[in-house]
Amino acid sequence: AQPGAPAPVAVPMRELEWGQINFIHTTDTHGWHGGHLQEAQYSADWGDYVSFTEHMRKKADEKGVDLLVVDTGDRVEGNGLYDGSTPKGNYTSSIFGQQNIDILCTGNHELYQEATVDREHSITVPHFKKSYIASNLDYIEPETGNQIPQAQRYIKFKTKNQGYTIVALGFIFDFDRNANNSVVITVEETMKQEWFQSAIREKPDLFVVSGHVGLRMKEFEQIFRVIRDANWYTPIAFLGGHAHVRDARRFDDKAFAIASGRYFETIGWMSIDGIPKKSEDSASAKATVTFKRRYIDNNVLGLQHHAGVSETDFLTPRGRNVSQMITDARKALNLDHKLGCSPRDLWMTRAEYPNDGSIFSWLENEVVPDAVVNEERADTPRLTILNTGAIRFDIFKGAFTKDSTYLISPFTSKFNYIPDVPYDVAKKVIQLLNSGGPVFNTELDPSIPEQMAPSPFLGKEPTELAAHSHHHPHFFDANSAQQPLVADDADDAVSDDEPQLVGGYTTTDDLGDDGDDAVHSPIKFYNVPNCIQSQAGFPEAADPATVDLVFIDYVQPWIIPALKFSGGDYSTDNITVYLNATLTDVIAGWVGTHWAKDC
Ligand SMILES: O=c1ccn([C@@H]2O[C@H](COP(=O)(O)O)[C@@H](O)[C@H]2O)c(=O)[nH]1
Repeated sequence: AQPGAPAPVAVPMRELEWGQINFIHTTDTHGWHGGHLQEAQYSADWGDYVSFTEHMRKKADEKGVDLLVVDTGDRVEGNGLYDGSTPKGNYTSSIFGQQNIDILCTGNHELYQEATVDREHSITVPHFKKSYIASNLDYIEPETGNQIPQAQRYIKFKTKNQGYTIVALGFIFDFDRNANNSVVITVEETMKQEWFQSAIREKPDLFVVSGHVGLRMKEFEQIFRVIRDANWYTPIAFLGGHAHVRDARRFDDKAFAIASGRYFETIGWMSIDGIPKKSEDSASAKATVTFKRRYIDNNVLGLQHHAGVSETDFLTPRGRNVSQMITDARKALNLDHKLGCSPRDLWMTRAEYPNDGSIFSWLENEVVPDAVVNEERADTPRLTILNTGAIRFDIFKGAFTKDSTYLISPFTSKFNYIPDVPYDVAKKVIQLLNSGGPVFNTELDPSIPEQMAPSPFLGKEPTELAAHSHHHPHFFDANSAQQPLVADDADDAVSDDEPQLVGGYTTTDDLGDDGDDAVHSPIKFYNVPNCIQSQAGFPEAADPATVDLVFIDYVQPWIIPALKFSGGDYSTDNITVYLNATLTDVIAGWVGTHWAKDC
């Protein structure tokens, strides 16, 4: 753990169940490789994780079983350790690269920016030459314009201790907001390609499908069906991500999937037993394959427990060195530099919106009206729209640091506007963006972040939008199967004869409700809309005739169609820059001016 991180407390634990092939899985770490410095339960850093996997590999060798370490993408964007450097990722690439990873693939956040795609291609892919898989992702070489696979399409290997043959694939969901130097081939198209058809006929003992794909998204279902059609009895292990949830899905009795949360809060564990060897067993149809899973809270106490080593033996030289690399990077980036002190906790989904405790109410009422201002248009009434997905994390009462600004909102989007829009037209845009109602009232899959926001155009999509209908502002689902961990509420106390529980993930998945390693008390969650809107500079006497319609540029694809629906005929020619600052800059500036410096 990093210096200053709070010490975890011992909680009731569920053990890991080992099988013949075991997986340790991370996903959607979003640069949190230094761990959570304000949450004890997630305070282990990437160095601790390196130590942990070294112990676990040794344990696997002692047991004569196999262990594979997997990462399924979105390693970038969302933490000062990644976003605070120039270029972004200057430190995290080498920190991440210290882990010995057997299988890894790309997430959508590795693809939003050209520079990120380039760095992935020139640093991470060659570093993990044997284990990086890009089944449906190409790279456009800047020098030649040639379209080449971002990495190998699949790998085939034998496991170290038992010699099982594995064919592993690495997908990204059908993402289409990727930078121009990358090409995402849809999963459906990919599966028609010759190499894929050969790969699924390799007759391995186990298929491993890694993917930056939510377990309930269509892509894993498609892949499962095609592999299963060609291999009736071969076990298939899916390791997914993207949805930021702990989840396990059963496809059939020989095919299971695990997703391991977000932000390096969770280390996923999946084990498979009863895998028949093709070379030895012709009756594989009869084999009973069992899958187990566990969601490990990422703190040193829990990792020591599962590794079965004492506190003094836990840190390996390599792990200790990685923790030091992180400490040095955090120092060089000045991430602990305090900008101000938050007077209270501000929650994304733990508080109702609108409400005093909601980060969105704070932005809407305090930050945006004050800080998203074009000085030349300051006297013109304005409506400013933000997607709630632009906010990534809560703010805790106390020190708000340089690091916090990136945890809250790391993106490079700036603010655009359309001047002098009739108020009667402009005011309807937010209603349209939020008109879908609760996610469960839609036909969209609630586990897909891009689809969590129901279409604002419900059933009446303009044709140009229909093709991009999953590009809606991020919507956080309050009824999600599992919930981010935060400190326990006083009124959650359990009876005297039961151990005191800490508030946190209480996951229910296809295997039941016993997946979390730490037994937690549950936490309540609330829905938030797709977008929020701030009003500023309005006259007191009456509504203005026209307003500036300001919006964060990430939501631009929906603005013109929404205006059309509202009776305004605009095109992208009417859009210009309003403020050349990111939301990160805006929040940092506001905090520096408005919050006390001592806490
Ligand atoms: O520039 C950006 C990029 C993304 N977002 C929001 O993030 C989600 C996707 O993040 P995941 O971690 O992959 O879920 C996207 O739906 C947007 O809500 C953004 O606001 N700006």
